Formats: sequence, C-alpha cells, structure tokens
Amino acid sequence: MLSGVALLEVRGLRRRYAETDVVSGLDLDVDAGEAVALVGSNGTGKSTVLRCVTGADAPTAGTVTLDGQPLDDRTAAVRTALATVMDDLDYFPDLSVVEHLDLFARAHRVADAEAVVDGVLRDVGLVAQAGQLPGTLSSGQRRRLALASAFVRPRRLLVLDEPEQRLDVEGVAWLADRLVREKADGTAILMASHEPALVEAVADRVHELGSRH
Ligand SMILES: Nc1ncnc2c1ncn2[C@@H]1O[C@H](COP(=O)(O)OP(=O)(O)OP(=O)(O)O)[C@@H](O)[C@H]1O
Repeated sequence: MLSGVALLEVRGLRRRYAETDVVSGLDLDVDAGEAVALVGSNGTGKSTVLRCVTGADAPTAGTVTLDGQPLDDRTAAVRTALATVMDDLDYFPDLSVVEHLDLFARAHRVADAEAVVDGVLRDVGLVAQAGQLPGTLSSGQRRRLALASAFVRPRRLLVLDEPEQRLDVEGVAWLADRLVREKADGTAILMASHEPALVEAVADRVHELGSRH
C-alpha cells in the first residue's frame, strides 16, 4: 500500500442508464485486510457498482483507483491483483472441476499449483466432484467452483457479487470463515450481499445503497 492511499478508492462514482442515475456519487475505500459490504434492495445498484469497479462497466462519472492508479483491467498488475466472482462465470463444458482450477492457477503462474488446487478443492468441499464436468454439478457446487476459481489464483482484492448465492447454510458459514481468513492474509474484499449473517461476520463497513449513498 502507498502511504495514505487505500488499496481501492472509489470517488464520486455515478452510473446513469437512460435517464436514471442508478448510482449517484458513491465514495468508498477498501484497504488491505478490510471488507466492505454493499447492501440494499433489489435494483439499488450493487452489481452496477461492482461492475464499474472491475471494469466490466464504465462509470458515467467518478474514479476507481487501485494503489492510487486508475484501475485498468487490461494491465497485468490489475489482472494479478483483482479476483472477481460475479454472476456470470462461464465454464468450459469439457474441462473437469480440477482442470478448471488447474488452468486458473497455472495461467496466473501460481507456484506449486497442484498443492494449491488440492487445498482449495478440500476447502470448498469439491474433492468428490473433482473429476466431474461443470454440466454435471449441482447449482451450489457450480457456485463453489466459481469461488474456488478465485481462491486458487493470486489476489489482493476480491470483488464478490452475492457470493452466498445457492450455498446451503453450512456453505454460507464456511464462506464467512474463508473470507475472514482472506482478510487475515491481507486481502481486501468488496462484496454485495443479501445475507445478513455473512455481512455481520465479514464486513468492517457496510454501505447501504438505495437511500443516500
Ligand atoms: N445495462 C443496463 N441498462 C439499463 N438498466 C440497467 C442496466 N444494468 C442495470 N440496470 C438497472 O440498474 C438498476 C440497478 O441494477 P443492479 O443490478 O446494479 O442492482 P442490484 O442492487 O445489484 O440488484 P439485486 O439485489 O437484484 O442483484 C436496476 O434498476 C437495473 O434494471
């Protein structure tokens, strides 16, 4: 971290669709080892904020910086630092669970990829499904694979859109514990969530969207 500069800084973020400001002037900071949660009713702009942060969408106004530099998802430094789990992870239909994770880890040049993948498979509870193709997984297992894909690669900032989706009660408890460990390892987390127990367990600060940002 540069002194006085949060790892992630969002300033004056505005996103207008047609004639409506979905997000109007959001400021937030997330530092290494911190988690910030975006909460609010359906349609209040949580995913829009996350997409503007990751570069999947372009803000109408405002800035997003990582280490004080404009966050540009085309740069190698940002692609190494930023791990996202959004709604839309696609899988290769002919690669197994373990092959997907191996691919992510090796593409990001993770040292000892095999051991890292083994550990994450155990952690997310997909050891028995390691050889299965994505199309044969349950929806909760596919969600666990999406989360696992973020945990096998380098990361300084995790951006998670409703990471609790489709997880069972035990899975949500595991996720809370895992995200607390991520923070302890110095990872910053920005997440949108509808799960109060997850927010309570993980978030250092909560931004409620939909009222005043
Ligand atoms: N590409 C788009 N074009 C027009 N409107 C959009 C577009 N993307 C999002 N919106 C609108 O912006 C608003 C915010 O959507 P967003 O997905 O950010 O909400 P959310 O808070 O994540 O909701 P949820 O809790 O349902 O996931 C919604 O009214 C949505 O219809």
